[in-house]
Amino acid sequence: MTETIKRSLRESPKARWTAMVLVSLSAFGAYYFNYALSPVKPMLESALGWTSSDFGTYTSSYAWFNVYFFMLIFSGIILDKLGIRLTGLSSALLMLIGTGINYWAVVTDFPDAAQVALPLIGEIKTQVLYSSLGFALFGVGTEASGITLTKAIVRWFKGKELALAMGLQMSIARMGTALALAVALPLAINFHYSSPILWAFVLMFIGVIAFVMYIFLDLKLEKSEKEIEVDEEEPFRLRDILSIIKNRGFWYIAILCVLFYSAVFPFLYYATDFMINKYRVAPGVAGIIPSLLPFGTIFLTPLFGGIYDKKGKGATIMIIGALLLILVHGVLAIPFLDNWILASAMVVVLGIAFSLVPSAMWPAVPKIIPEKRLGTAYAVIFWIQNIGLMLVPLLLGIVLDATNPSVATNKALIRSSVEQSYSTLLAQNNITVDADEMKRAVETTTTTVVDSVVKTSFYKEIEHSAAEKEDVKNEILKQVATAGGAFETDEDKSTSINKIQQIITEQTYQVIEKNKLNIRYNYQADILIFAMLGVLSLIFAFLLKREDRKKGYGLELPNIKE
Ligand SMILES: NCCCC[C@H](NC(=O)[C@@H](N)CCCCN)C(=O)O
Repeated sequence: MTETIKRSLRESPKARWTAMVLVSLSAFGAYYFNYALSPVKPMLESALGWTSSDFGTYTSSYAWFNVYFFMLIFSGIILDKLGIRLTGLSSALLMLIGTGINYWAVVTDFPDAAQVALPLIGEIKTQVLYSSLGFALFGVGTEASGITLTKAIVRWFKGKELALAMGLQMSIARMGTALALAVALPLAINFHYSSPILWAFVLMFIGVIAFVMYIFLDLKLEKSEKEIEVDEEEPFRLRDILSIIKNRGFWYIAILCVLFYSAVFPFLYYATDFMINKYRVAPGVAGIIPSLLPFGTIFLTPLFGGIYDKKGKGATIMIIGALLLILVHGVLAIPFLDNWILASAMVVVLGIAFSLVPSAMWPAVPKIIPEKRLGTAYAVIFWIQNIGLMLVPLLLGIVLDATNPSVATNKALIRSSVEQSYSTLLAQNNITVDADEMKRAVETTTTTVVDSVVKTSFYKEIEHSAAEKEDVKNEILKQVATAGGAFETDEDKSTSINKIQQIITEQTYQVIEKNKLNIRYNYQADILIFAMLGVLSLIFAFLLKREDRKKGYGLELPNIKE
């Protein structure tokens, strides 16, 4: 037998890097969709009447099935039993189905008051529920795919450029996040708020095709190893979970993971809205600032991964990352520091932290847990991480509504004033529009009014009683009716509607400004939650380093064996 036949395909750099790129493409689409609706939060509020708690419910639903139905644990078991190929393909398809349900829910017209009662959650808008169910299904697919891809990377890169490969895999995925944050709101403003989801389909479909190509490569790898002695994978056993959870080092990594990631991923869900509300960044470009975070990690995660591969110091890298996390959220929480350049700089530093910790944390797991239990180990870590990804966004939404009690109701007031104003002016001028045109006009006008008040007005907000709010609404209706009286209809219907839109926008803006209506979110309490998560992350990073010193896992040693 010649030397080339005996060599495993993983010895070929070209083959293993191709495998890395192929498996990462499905993560690209998933990470795009994960954040596709986040920058659209202000539009979901003005156009669909969602509150921050609704948005919190939606974003937290990503982890519902993973946490409550232990889907991640099942995925780990399925992965260990069925292997990378079948699990990876099924999870990619599941993501696609979840996205489809989400899209349908967002474009479907549910009556304004349609609600359902859910255990633990309480009353929830029907639309929010269906979107959330789609997102929850997508979450099952994404997480199952996450552990599958991780295992695939370990399979190809163990004893080689493992951290670099994992870093690059995360980079490709996070390009998806960067893309979503940067383009979703401009897409939604220029087309429709559901357009970012449509794009997700295309990207995920490409991911499915790439994964099918990976399957062929994986089959070739298997064939190349037929005659070589390789470590046999053991079947999944329940006692694997027991042996994993008895390991203290494993717990430190898992807790660090949930704390650290809860201070970053949920931040990204709210970051565009935060930039708009605190730093008065124009909505069309506000997503560019948070997109700097994943964008920075695209280069830095593989860089730090490469350093870890060659120089080691994994536990120390995690400590530095946690320290940066505290710095960033600490600065963002200071109320009078409201310059967007400072905010952008902090997001870049957060990107550095978000490159340091994952580049060292994920490759550290195989040093603590034997390879045959890795599928299960990553599944348990992801499950614990998902508890954070479920609770923290929900908590943030609830806290945001609780600390800004009048913002959502004031936005609803604007929406209903705009709607009534349209009815009046259209009737006054004998213009008829269908339900869809009306809905679209109300959504656009409400969004324009809210966005321009948040961006351009500098008044000190006043809290109004319910009766005072009713007066504000009546004032808007009166002003619009007066201004609309002098308006001359045009032959062209759409020109007339544009004129009506202009009148309603101007008059509503003036009344809101005059009455100092509060429609700007103060994110102070939410950002302090992130800072606290940073402090706890630091404590667990230190505990991990101490455990490594005691047990000699080698977290501070390089990955590449000379
Ligand atoms: N080799 C491990 C890669 C993990 C990458 C990690 N992803 C996760 O932690 C997922 N469980 C959560 C994905 C949620 C996407 N918003 C990462 O750093 O992305």
